[in-house]
Amino acid sequence: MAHLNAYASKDALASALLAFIVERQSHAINRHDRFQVAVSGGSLPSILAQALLSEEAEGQIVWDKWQIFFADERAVPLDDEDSNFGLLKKELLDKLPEGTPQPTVVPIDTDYLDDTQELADQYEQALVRYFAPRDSVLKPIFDLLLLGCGPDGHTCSLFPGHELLRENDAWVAPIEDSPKPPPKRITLTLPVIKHAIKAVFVATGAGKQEILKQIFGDPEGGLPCTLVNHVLEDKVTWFVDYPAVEGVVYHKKSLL
Ligand SMILES: O=C1O[C@H](COP(=O)(O)O)[C@@H](O)[C@H](O)[C@H]1O
Repeated sequence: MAHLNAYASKDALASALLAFIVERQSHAINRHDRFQVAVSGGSLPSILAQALLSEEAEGQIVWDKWQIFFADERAVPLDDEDSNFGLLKKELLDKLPEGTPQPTVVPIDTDYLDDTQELADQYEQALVRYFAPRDSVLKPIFDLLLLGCGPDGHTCSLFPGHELLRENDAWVAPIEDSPKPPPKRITLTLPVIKHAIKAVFVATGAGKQEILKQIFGDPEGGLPCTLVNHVLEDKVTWFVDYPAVEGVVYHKKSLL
């Protein structure tokens, strides 16, 4: 069962998210001397920045041990306003204090923007280089997935009812018909998500309330976020604010 933690303010949420990330960072560095995370776009990078650039975070983040990958990415140039890399750069990476030892960041290879299958394959090859040789058994094991939840219940670029939810081989898959623009993207797949050590969802604002009621009201449902809860069970922690969680009935809900 996923954990659902609700906070009275975004500040309280950011502070709790920071503590969680710092704990996972220590665990990962002890395990393999690096911290391999996958990050979503959308509303996530700004909350992540609020947590990681706060005064409270000073001295706690070992940036040069971080390897940052993208949970999904749009098939656009890295400086396009739709780029998830571009968003993370603007919200977080460009704001790291001068002199900060830099994290490793692994964006898509924009030489392949015209061919989303090749774009996905190239990103999968990048994962192979950082994680493990690809065979039918091994999967990359992310230390932490930092995920968003769309108002329709999508996460990464896995959309409700889409055939990609049935992908069981590729680590990274292309999508050409994303219902949310832009249509062409690549995404981590459920088999990769399933192997992560931990995952976090961040969802804030009343606009997420109805979908959270569905996700937690019907844990056997087929929404992408529900499927992540299902495959990772108690390895998933939701960080939400009160407006997002109002009316959500769930026995593992903590109001903090
Ligand atoms: O298109 C996307 O949307 C989701 C959700 O975004 P949000 O703004 O509702 O938080 C995001 O997690 C994903 O990475 C992004 O490509």
